[in-house]
Amino acid sequence: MGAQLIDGKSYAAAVRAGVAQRSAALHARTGLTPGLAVVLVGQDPASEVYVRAKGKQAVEAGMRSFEHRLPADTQADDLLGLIHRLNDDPQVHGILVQLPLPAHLDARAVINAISPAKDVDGFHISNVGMVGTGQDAIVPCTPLGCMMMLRHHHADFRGLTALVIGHSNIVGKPMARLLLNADCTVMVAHKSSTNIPELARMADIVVVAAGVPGLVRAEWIKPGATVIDVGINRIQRDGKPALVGDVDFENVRHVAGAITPVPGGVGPMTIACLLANTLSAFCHQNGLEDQPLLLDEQDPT
Ligand SMILES: NC(=O)C1=CN([C@@H]2O[C@H](COP(=O)(O)OP(=O)(O)OC[C@H]3O[C@@H](n4cnc5c(N)ncnc54)[C@H](OP(=O)(O)O)[C@@H]3O)[C@@H](O)[C@H]2O)C=CC1
Ligand SMILES: Nc1nc(=O)c2c([nH]1)NC[C@@H]1CN(c3ccc(C(=O)N[C@@H](CCC(=O)O)C(=O)O)cc3)C=[N+]21
Ligand SMILES: [Mg+2]
Repeated sequence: MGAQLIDGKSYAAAVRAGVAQRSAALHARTGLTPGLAVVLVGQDPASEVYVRAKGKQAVEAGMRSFEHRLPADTQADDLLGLIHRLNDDPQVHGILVQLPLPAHLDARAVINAISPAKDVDGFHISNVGMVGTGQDAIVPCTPLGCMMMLRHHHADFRGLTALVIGHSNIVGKPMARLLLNADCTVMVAHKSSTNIPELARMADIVVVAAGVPGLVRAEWIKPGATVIDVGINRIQRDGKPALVGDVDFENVRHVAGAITPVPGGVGPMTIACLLANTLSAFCHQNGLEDQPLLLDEQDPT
């Protein structure tokens, strides 16, 4: 018996369609257009791919896309100056600074310079603190996309146990927070954890965001568990470049109850949630009613 495939690609298409529909309706009513600004410092090829995808999908969802490409040696004052201009620009409702930033820039200071209302990544301390205390705020896109997919398979998280592998500020920590806010019993593992296989075997839900190909093995997985693979790794397989996650997919799929593929799982949902966050920020900034986009209402199946 094989795991059910969690088709992030089609869920994401459904979320984007919902965003496009609401964005068009709000434009017809108000004449206003949601705008997303993406800031890329330096020329990381992978970041280029994401930034292009974000811009293209924003436009397809009826939004304006503003791309700011800055040289790798950009000074902090110039970057902060741009952030302040974007904060003050009424055409811009969402600001995303692509991470990682070059080492000479203080990513924390840059993120906290973004107006919390426009912080569509949900990385500003104000949004982090609010989500951490269970208040409504902008939720980071990747964990939000994971939660949307998980909710599809688990009506109620109470009584379930989850293991989150990785505790970065952009994925692991907010993921653990959201699961905890939903009354899931949450374990968080990282490089210093010595008993991950044992913890994993207790988990009904495993979310992995470590950046280690093949880390999660079939023997770790409780039969029927839901496995969410956030990892994005570019490797050589049989002499050819391949994109793989952190899960040994071919073996884990025979044990898990449901599993996300890479590509076509968490990645597309991350960008769809970015657009949903931008629409929501636009609504808040213009006194328009914001409706949460739920996968249950956007079921592509
Ligand atoms: N699909 C998507 O939309 C997104 C995908 N990603 C991908 O997700 C992965 C993680 O990203 P990100 O959180 O930014 O990465 P970071 O490198 O910031 O964090 C990785 C985390 O995993 C932990 N870790 C690393 N190796 C191991 C290991 N062998 N066992 C257990 N824990 C380990 C680290 O522990 P420690 O802190 O102790 O070092 C750290 O907490 C990457 O592959 C990235 O490309 C990221 C963002 C979005
Ligand atoms: N400020 C900031 N916010 C981010 O959200 C952010 C970031 N910085 N830095 C980098 C990571 C990574 N990330 C991904 C988004 C989409 C895919 C995605 O769509 N992946 C496709 C494959 C794309 C491909 O072929 O490369 C998939 O998994 O199917 C992957 C990874 C967002 N991140
Ligand atoms: Mg994100």
